[in-house]
Amino acid sequence: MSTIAAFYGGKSILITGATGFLGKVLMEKLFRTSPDLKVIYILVRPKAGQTLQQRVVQILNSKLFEKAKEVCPNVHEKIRAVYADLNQNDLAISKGDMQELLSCTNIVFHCAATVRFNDHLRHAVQLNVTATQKLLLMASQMPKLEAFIHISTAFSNCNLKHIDEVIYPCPVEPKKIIDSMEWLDDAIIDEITPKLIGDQPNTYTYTKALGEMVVQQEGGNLNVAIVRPSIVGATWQEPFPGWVDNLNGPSGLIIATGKGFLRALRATPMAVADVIPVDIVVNLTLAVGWYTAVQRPKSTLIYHCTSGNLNPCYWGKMGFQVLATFEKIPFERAFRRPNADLTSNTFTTQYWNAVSHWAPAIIYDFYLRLTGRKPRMTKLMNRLLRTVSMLEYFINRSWEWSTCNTEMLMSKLSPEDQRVFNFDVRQLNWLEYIENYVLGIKKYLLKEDMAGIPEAKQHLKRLRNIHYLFNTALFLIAWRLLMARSQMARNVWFFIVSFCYKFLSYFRAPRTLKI
Ligand SMILES: CCCCCCCCCCCCCCCCCCCCCCCCCC(=O)SCCNC(=O)CCNC(=O)[C@H](O)C(C)(C)COP(=O)(O)OP(=O)(O)OC[C@H]1O[C@@H](n2cnc3c(N)ncnc32)[C@H](O)[C@@H]1OP(=O)(O)O
Ligand SMILES: NC(=O)C1=CN([C@@H]2O[C@H](COP(=O)(O)OP(=O)(O)OC[C@H]3O[C@@H](n4cnc5c(N)ncnc54)[C@H](OP(=O)(O)O)[C@@H]3O)[C@@H](O)[C@H]2O)C=CC1
Repeated sequence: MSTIAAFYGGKSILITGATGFLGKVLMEKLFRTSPDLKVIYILVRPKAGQTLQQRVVQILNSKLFEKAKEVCPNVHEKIRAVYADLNQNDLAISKGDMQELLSCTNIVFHCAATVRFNDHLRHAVQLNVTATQKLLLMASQMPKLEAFIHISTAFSNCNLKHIDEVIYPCPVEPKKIIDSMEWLDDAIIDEITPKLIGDQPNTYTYTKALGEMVVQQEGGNLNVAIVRPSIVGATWQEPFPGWVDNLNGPSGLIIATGKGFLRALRATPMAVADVIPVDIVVNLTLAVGWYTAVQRPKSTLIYHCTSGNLNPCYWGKMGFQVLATFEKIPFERAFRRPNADLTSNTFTTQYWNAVSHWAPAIIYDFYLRLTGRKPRMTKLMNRLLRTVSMLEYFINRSWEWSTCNTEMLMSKLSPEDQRVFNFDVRQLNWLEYIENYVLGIKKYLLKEDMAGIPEAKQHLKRLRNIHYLFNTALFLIAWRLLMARSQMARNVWFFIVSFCYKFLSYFRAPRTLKI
């Protein structure tokens, strides 16, 4: 029997961000490995016209939870959705709910965050810093609390090249930032944002760093630990390979490439692609929860959940494998054949943007106009290239994360726990993982049927023929125009023709002779 699984039995667990990518996989694993847990409280807000209950039902009815429901058929009874909005100062939790949470919770997993790189600083501070502070305050009033696990990001200090498992101080105290967000107006915040974030690339990484400082400063008397995952990708093994449900990290760009919209990327092929499967993150997080509660380390331990130092993959290799997978498993109704160039040169990127992105988009929109339809490709391309520019920072650099605490924790696990809560990234086979990732995107994100693969392959063949035809026509038109306007081009043309003629006559002569 797994010690960690047994530890969560009978426990009341509070999860924030349970409706997010990581939160769902965390809940699923808890139900599957500790079906005798008491209850999972999840802080949820209504969204997209759905009530809390509807959101929970939708999550539990998804394919992700099929295995968990076999092991724990009464999952519906074990989940308690609590209305909350972490954007509100009091988190908008009712008094009754608050009482129950405070008196019953044993473990807190704080996953909720805004992960948008370009969020307004006020909003990012509210969610990633102030809400963390409020939750720590709540946690300090929980008599039965055994551990508080905060999910941060390995990129919270991405202004450094080598990152240790420590909290690095931010130049301005989080409390000052929180206070100033309350009275500064949006225009002033916009103006001071670049100065505040300094050498951090965006408001997300900056506020995640502030959030860690808050944990250090205000979680002093609690049993706290921080998990820092790098770029979280689809599941590796559990509950099944390739599960993913949002566009974050590489997923969106893999779709854009597979659909033939994205054909070039400013990326450094030899930079480390520090992707980490979400099930590895979840396994480590649960192991950290157990260790923190049972061992009660004297200081706040930070755990890096990264792949680069133990089993590195590189963007070039990843891109190559993604493209190879599209040969076998193409996406349906592609705009162009998937083929992408990784280049680290800005000039080449601009050239490819003009030729491979803007020109086809403009031509296609022209065709849509001609056929009486609404043009949309240039707008889509605009949004895509904006997104790419936001991600470029992360695909042109490499970082080194030390993983001493994570390795120490692995050594403390029994062989059974190492199997059930496996976070040993050295066992991951990248080629297999990437193939399953692409397949997972096709099935779970794009909801495409596998039976459509032969038709998708036919479509790609048609696109290839159109591509060759188009290029040949373009070449002939350009050549014809050049011939009409330039004596030099005509001379070159006649030289080539006469050279070919002589070359052919040379071969014809011996044959004539033989006869
Ligand atoms: C040698 C041979 C080679 C061969 C070569 C072949 C190569 C080819 C193969 C290529 C594949 C392999 C390479 C992969 C590289 C991956 C890099 C990943 C780096 C990630 C680093 C993460 C590090 C930090 C980790 C963390 O710790 S945090 C977790 C990560 N956090 C995020 O990933 C949030 C991103 N997102 C946003 O930050 C916002 O989304 C925002 C984008 C600002 C827009 O923001 P905005 O303009 O305001 O507008 P939206 O409404 O949001 O979006 C507007 C529209 O763009 C859509 N869209 C949102 N997102 C994405 C997304 N990703 N990708 C695509 N589309 C997206 C959205 O659906 C909407 O489309 P629509 O619905 O309108 O049609
Ligand atoms: N994905 C990644 O690549 C990485 C993620 N991380 C960290 O992992 C954690 C989880 O990320 P991930 O699951 O990918 O992110 P998602 O965007 O998928 O999920 C975010 C979660 O936070 C919730 N949330 C956001 N705003 C509020 C609010 N105002 N009130 C209540 N809940 C709110 C969302 O709820 P709702 O469904 O209502 O929007 C959702 O459940 C984050 O802390 C992130 O920083 C770290 C490294 C990489």
